[in-house]
Amino acid sequence: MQAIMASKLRRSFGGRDVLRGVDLDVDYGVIATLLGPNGAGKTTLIRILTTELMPHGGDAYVAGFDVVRHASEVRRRIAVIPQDAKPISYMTPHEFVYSYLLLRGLPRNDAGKAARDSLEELGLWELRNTPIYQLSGGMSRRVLVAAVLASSAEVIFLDEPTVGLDAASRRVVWNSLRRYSNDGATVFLTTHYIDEAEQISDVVYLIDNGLIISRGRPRELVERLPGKYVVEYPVSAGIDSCIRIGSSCFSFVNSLDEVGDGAIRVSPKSLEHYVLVTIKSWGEENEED
Ligand SMILES: Nc1ncnc2c1ncn2[C@@H]1O[C@H](COP(=O)(O)OP(=O)(O)OP(=O)(O)O)[C@@H](O)[C@H]1O
Repeated sequence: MQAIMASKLRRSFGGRDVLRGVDLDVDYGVIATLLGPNGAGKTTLIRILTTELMPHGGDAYVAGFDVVRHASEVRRRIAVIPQDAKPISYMTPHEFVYSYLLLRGLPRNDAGKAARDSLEELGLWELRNTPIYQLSGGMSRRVLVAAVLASSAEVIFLDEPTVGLDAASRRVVWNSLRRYSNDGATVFLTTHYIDEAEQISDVVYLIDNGLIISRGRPRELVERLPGKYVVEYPVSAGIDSCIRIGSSCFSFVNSLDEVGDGAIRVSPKSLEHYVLVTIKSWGEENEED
């Protein structure tokens, strides 16, 4: 049995197709990342898989249960951090995590121990009795992660869990997610940080315009690019300057440092290059958003 399975999943809003037949199969014990440009359908897919939104077609199973016909069975087995979620600000981290676990049905003793372990793991134990409104944005985001990781849910969904976190905090969260998946659970997350996806994912799903367009281990995806290296040309001026990767022209090269007179920079291929080549519109404004 797989942790997440979707077949030909469809959803539209106001007659516009947002998910156009998504196929997905995610194993247990992995960190799976959904990458895609703004408006690609990531949040819509997560909302369907977490039983918050009805699909208009296709099937989806989470932890072996149909998200439509057996939604309450699914809910018992998952934990979710929705996009833009915030913990309740007048609570303390300990109150928030502990009460979240009680509401999930854990006995008091188990909830107390799990809350403590998770707050310690996320580096929040010292701050456990500080009201959340006194914490920084990054700290309160970590409180949410502590809550879902304390849940022992079979599958956890995190919609952009590391937004606004500094580099050290991101690593704390990555380590915790890795520990959680090593224990056999599945972590399914979205992120706009391609370096994050490359570093922590066992498997990456690329979604564009409502369809999964590729899937694989980050290294496997990168290996699909022709050649071994990406050559980056430093350009001195001109808003129209760009580098070519395959047949695509990327103007972000303007932000590169000069390497030197006539010098070129040669770097190993990265997931970012793969994504840029595969999704040509990545980084452009999405008018419909
Ligand atoms: N409730 C809604 N009503 C109408 N349109 C919606 C609704 N929810 C999402 N959409 C539209 O569906 C498309 C996909 O949105 P979604 O939030 O799933 O994208 P996303 O990939 O998560 O984007 P982002 O990276 O910006 O978070 C967008 O064009 C959005 O405007």
